[in-house]
Amino acid sequence: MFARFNYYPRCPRPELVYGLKPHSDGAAITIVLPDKEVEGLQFLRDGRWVKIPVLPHALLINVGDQVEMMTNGMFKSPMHSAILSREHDRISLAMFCTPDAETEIEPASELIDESRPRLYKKVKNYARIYFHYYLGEKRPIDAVKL
Ligand SMILES: O=C(O)CCC(=O)C(=O)O
Ligand SMILES: [Fe+2]
Repeated sequence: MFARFNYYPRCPRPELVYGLKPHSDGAAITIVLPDKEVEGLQFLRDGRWVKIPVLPHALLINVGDQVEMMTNGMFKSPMHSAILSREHDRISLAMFCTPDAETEIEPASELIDESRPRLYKKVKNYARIYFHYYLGEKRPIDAVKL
């Protein structure tokens, strides 16, 4: 597991820039402690951004790319982003739970059959693949699709 504090300074023109660009997490599971006062995290659902309301001290558990791969797409790793506030700084803590880099991950065989063919390759060290694609247009998880 590794943890990251995200600090988003207030911004006079928040409509022009993301705090954190749209992405899905590369981890298996992410545990997020969002800011207890300032809204900013949003998830893409059916093509629309849905804001996560402030809920002080609540932890948000997010499915990451590696769980999407291991469940053969049964659990989806959702796209999300953080927007900035005009008035307030914002802070969040994200804890990324990730298999060891040497561990091979692949869809569970029980979740593959004729009606649900295997969707992902077997990979090791997905973090390396993830950061290779992170700044580009292509979603990292698309690079490991069959
Ligand atoms: O700032 C947030 O609430 C979310 C942060 C996040 O998505 C991330 O660190 O991957
Ligand atoms: Fe994230």
